[in-house]
Amino acid sequence: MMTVTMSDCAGSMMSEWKAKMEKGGDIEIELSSQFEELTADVISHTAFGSSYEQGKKVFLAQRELQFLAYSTVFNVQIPALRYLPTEKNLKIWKLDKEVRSMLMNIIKTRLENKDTMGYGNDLLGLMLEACAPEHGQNPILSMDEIIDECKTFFFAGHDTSSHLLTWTMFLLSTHPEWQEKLREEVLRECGNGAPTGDMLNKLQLVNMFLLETLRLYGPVAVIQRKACSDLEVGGIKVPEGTVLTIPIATIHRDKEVWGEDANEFKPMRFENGVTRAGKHPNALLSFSSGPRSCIGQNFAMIEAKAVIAMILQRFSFSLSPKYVHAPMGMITVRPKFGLPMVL
Ligand code: HEM
Repeated sequence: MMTVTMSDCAGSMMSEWKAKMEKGGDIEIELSSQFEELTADVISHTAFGSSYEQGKKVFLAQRELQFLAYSTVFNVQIPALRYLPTEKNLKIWKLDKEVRSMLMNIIKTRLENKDTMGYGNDLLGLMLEACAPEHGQNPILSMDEIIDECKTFFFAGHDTSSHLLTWTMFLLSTHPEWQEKLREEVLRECGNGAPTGDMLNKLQLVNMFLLETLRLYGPVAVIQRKACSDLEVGGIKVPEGTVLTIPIATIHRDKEVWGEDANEFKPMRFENGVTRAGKHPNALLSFSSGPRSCIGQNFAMIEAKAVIAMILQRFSFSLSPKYVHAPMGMITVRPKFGLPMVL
């Protein structure tokens, strides 16, 4: 069912591209914004059951919050500053309030319609079910927690996935021989119809291509962890409470981990599986590792496979001469000036 939603959303995006092409030959499309809309559409349908239009304001406000939060991340951090009514904080608080009330409205509509439609068989429905009054005085999640979970899913589930699609298309356009190989595999395993979950599982080259994209252009460049006790990492003593930054993007291009060809684009390094591609089984950290690793990683990989397969079925494409290579880290790594592509 999830793949059906994904291919429906991708299908309508591509129908618009086709319609433009029918008006006259090759067209140029800025793909990164297209994918931002698409993944927002997919996450709102699969996780929230609401349409993109309904969630649009939430996405826009969340994105603005993300930019504000990151704008001073490398400045000296003065803890008390977070609580002072500075211009930036006032803006953050206002936006946060807006996001909460918009989500609350989506939730309220769901609760109002529960007798006729049930809570819904999506993520929000599952969460509302968990805190339904029929479960007594101690629901598993409070309303505030549900809103926080919704915010996490909106944020974690759409920006990252859209950047993976963007960088995959960038690499496919700069490696036309791979574009051909992947198209052959897709047409062999999926034909011309909408790909099913079983078909997507057979796309080995597409899978390797995505893993190599995640290695070289992983959407999440750094993560942080706080030491909960004194510990030692690689011979260095780390006192309790220290915040450690894990530079995923740097590790992903480290020759000691990936070999001399670490900076080269070589999907075949994943031929024997993700754990054998580097010198350490957990060398690929795009979805992090361990108990707090990404819970949406299977979702993201299925979505990327479905969308890329559908594009390959329908279009050949090449990078526009207008493209400027400027990966930019703003929590997630995106092309600063977008990805104009000629179809
Ligand atoms: C290519 C796409 C994606 C990438 C690269 C990615 C990457 C990551 C990374 C690196 C983390 C760990 C963050 C940290 O420890 O600080 C994470 C956590 C998380 N991701 Fe993803 N993610 C992707 C897609 C998704 C999707 C589609 C969803 C939801 C449907 C999702 C939901 C989450 C959630 C809820 C967490 C927090 C897990 C926890 O703290 O226990 N992610 N993701």
